Amino acid sequence: MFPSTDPTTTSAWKKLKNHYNSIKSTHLKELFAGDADRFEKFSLRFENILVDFSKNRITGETRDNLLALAKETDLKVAIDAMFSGEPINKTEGRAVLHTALRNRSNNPVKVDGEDVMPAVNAVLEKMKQFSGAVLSGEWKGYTSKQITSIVNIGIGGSDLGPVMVTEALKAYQKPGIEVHFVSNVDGTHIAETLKKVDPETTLFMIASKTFTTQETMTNAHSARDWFMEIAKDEEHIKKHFVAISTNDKAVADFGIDTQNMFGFWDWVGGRYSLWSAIGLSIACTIGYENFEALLEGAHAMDNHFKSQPFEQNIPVILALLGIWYNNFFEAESHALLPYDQYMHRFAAYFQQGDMESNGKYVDRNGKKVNYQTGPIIWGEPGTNGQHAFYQLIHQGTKLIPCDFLAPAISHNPLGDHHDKLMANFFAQTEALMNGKTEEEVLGELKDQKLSESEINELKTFKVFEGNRPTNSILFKKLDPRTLGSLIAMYEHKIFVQGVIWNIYSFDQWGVELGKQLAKKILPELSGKEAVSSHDGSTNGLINSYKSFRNE
Ligand SMILES: O=P(O)(O)OC[C@H]1O[C@](O)(CO)[C@@H](O)[C@@H]1O
Repeated sequence: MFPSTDPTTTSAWKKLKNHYNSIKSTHLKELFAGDADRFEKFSLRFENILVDFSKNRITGETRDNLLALAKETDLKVAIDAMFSGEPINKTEGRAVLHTALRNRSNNPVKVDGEDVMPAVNAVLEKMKQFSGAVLSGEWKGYTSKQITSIVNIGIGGSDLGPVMVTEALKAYQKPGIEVHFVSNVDGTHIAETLKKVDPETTLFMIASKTFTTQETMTNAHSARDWFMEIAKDEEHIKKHFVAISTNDKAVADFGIDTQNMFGFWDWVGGRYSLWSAIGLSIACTIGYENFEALLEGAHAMDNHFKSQPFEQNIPVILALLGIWYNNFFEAESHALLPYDQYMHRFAAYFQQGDMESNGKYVDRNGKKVNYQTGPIIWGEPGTNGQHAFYQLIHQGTKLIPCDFLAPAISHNPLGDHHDKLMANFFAQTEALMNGKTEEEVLGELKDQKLSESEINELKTFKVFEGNRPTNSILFKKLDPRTLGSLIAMYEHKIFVQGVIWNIYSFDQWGVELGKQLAKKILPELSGKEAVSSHDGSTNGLINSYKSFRNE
């Protein structure tokens, strides 16, 4: 286990505090004006990915202090502990080895003295065979028809990863197959999905690490009832239902043949599980070879993260920049802004990845922290976001560091769409940095035949301070390998931040209370009698719900 250090007690933290005071009023424009090589100094390349972090409110001194913080908080020890299978998820007593799932070099990775790679490879082989059979038509439904629809039923990590990746890699989708995702316990989600599919040609994937999650089990039972109403014979279930889980017993109890179960392990966190059998819907949609390329891209990023010195290490640098804004500039959120429509679920995916990991106020010593931890993650694809919330990023009172992500080559090179999209990307990051000065505003207003008083009235509203920090992450093309690398890059960024904030990033106790209470409330919703076991508001709401429903 790696040491536990309160980051605020390090000498780097103290230096950063002083340094912040000396730099907080410096404008990014000045930093660029003072250094012709700033772009070269503050950008990194990894394969076909360029990470330009020069539009951040940093100097060489900032970087040095942040790197010192990483050293003082024993980041290297923590990285080695994770990759080597130490039980770093202490509150659940588990190792954290999503990196083993994509360990394409196949070096042994041991958990409790046992190499996990043979089991990982066996599941991958099973996924390869199965996805091949589904896509070739060899796997047939109960009326001997080929599978044309996949319905993945899962939630959180058993949904968001496959949704995000199948959307991001839609350009690689195989012909003749479509994929649907059902996550919400709201009956509308499954009902609307079932309207689109045919029981004879649909394969349900019940994806749940625990196989006990209320939403998933409820949807799975509804799907099975719907299927049985038409198929009649329970024997047919095995051709239309597969399970992805760590819980064989619950899978068998549900009625799924454990031959049709794809396993994974407790050392795979839900929000880090798309690389495991949870990715079966991905493999069955874009083909196993593309799923493997996704794993390879992630593995390449793992190697980069493990081996590069911190000053050249992309996840480390991104994490340190996040800490700089979160803990010194008091930024509360971080926006992920992909300029690629295929990546429209990217921010949603990392809302779970980041916020479920680092949304913790208790440190690794069990003490309440006296500094900020995980930021609020949000975002929408460009250019839609520009016409919705960028106003606040440009001229609001909050500092919102943003990551802009975009491919240089579009999968849909239609006319000049992509250049227009990218012109907006470059324009936004430039505008956020430079803003617009009063002189520039006056220059514009001068041509508009306005009186002097009108000009004076308008000008202040039109000035943009700028000095808004951005990272630009430009890559050649959104292919499976690149996407794998980008996801792993953010996963490791989250890990680094968790280590420095001295919190446990791999548990999620905060989501349990709501689940427990919902279980307690559920039986109270049946019957007509008034409920009085809660606080006044909750009683009032439950009783109003019951009377609306029973009117
Ligand atoms: O895969 P399961 O066990 O159904 O869990 C689904 C999700 O529920 C959570 O435990 C809590 O939201 C997530 O961490 C997880 O991804």
